[in-house]
Amino acid sequence: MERYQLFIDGTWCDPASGAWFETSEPFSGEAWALIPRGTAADADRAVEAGHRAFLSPEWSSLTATQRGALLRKLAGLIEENVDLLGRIEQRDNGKLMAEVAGQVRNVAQWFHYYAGLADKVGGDVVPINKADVFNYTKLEPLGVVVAITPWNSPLALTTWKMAPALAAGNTIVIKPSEYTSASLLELAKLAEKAGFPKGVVNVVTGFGPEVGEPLVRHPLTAKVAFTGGDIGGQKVNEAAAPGLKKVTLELGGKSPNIVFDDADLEQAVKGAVAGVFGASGQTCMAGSRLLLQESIHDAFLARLIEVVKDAKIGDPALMETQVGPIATRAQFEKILRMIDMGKEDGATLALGGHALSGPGYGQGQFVAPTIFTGVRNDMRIAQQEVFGPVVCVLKFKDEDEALAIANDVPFGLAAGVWTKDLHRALWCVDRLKAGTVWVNNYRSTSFATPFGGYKRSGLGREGGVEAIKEYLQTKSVWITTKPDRSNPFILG
Ligand SMILES: NC(=O)C1=CN([C@@H]2O[C@H](COP(=O)(O)OP(=O)(O)OC[C@H]3O[C@@H](n4cnc5c(N)ncnc54)[C@H](O)[C@@H]3O)[C@@H](O)[C@H]2O)C=CC1
Ligand SMILES: CN(C=O)/C=C(\CC(=O)O)C(=O)O
Repeated sequence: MERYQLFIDGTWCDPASGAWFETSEPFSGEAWALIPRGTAADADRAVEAGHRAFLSPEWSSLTATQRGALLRKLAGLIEENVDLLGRIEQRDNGKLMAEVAGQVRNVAQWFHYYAGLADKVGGDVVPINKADVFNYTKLEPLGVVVAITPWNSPLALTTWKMAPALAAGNTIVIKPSEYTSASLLELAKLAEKAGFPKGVVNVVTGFGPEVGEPLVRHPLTAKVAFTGGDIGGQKVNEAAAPGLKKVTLELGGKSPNIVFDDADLEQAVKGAVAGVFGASGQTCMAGSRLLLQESIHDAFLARLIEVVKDAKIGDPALMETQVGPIATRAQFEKILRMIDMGKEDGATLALGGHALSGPGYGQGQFVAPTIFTGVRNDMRIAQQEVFGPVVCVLKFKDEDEALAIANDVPFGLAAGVWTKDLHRALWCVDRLKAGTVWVNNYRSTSFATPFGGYKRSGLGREGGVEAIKEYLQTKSVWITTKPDRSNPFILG
């Protein structure tokens, strides 16, 4: 079985604990690699290495253009290794091969984008309201960034942090999910090959409380970028607070996907499927509340059930599979518990609602695509994130009621609106309390535009120019252009 090592200060090393844990395939249940069980001692070494590298001339004296060139080299290496990275990631988290391959190619695009942005984001000359002074601002990196990432899209969600952090001139310590560490250790091999100076990129694996929290608390950690559940995010935020560390949090959602009666219904059905059954619903932006206008409710639901009941469910490595397994045993059990909760609260099961096992289902870590109807928005199944292939269908009369239901959750990550009426679409866009709104599409993301949450869905943004600024701080510089002869005891 493959036995991985930690990557700290440009060196592959064993964890201080001398312990490893198994990582296994969600589909078959087979353990396939050993992951180092990092501890606080490893966290200390990694952050200290990141700090030394941040101050070292090998990194700090590179121009932004030279940093961009390194990122571009890494992007090229990722492109050459799409198959390897995709196979490893797919094996570890059980996502569909059909989706992972595209996602890894996209990871390379993110590095290309931030490589280009490295030398294009800068300060300003300020038209200052004082005589005989030249004032300008410059943007400077923060220091060591700790990236704590989840299991649903490990390479992508780490890249969303790593690419802007490095482009801005920071160094990074990556703590991948304990369930899906292998692809990030493979990515570190490519960063090493690309020629990043030692200590600029570090990967420390292990469990949240054992190594994640010490990384967050370390006094030399300048910023924490986290994607995961809202509970984990809150803990990370609390651990970062005493050190007044900057924090970016990309957390969960309970996103509404709103279908009006004038929508292209066939497209909207596809959007509803993509929203909550793509990736088996294991995505922060899942359209897990499907809001249907009452006049189309029954017909839409019938068509949705028709499409979903024929989904090809099974081995995620096969290109024709449409719904794969649940990535972790804990998540599988959580989804089944939440389905029971929906039933207890009085929602009606229109499809699914159970686990799938037997031939074609590997170790049986599958949840049948599940549709709840008759859902009230105050039910737990409509308020809490499931992170699985479970959709709640809610009925509404008009725009006002749709918007009231849509916004009545603690989250605000994303929303979908399906209508041919431009006014109606824009009316909704302006009123939805969400960081992303898709009109007549769902689950699109890009390196070029910001992504992040309102309310309990997070802090800060990933993607676009906005994201690189999350990894920079502003310095205001004052230069006298004429010697000052006035009274020095009085503020000028
Ligand atoms: N927004 C998103 O993309 C994701 C949301 N989730 C949601 O979160 C729920 C729980 O899933 P988990 O796998 O337990 O996610 P989690 O939020 O606990 O894990 C995410 C990362 O945080 C780390 N972590 C956990 N506790 C930590 C702590 N105290 N200090 C530092 N790092 C810590 C984990 O090791 C992992 O690397 C899911 O049921 C789902 O609802 C899960 C994965 C991704
Ligand atoms: C943003 N995200 C959070 O879980 C999910 C993603 C990443 C992506 O768009 O690449 C996903 O659904 O795969």
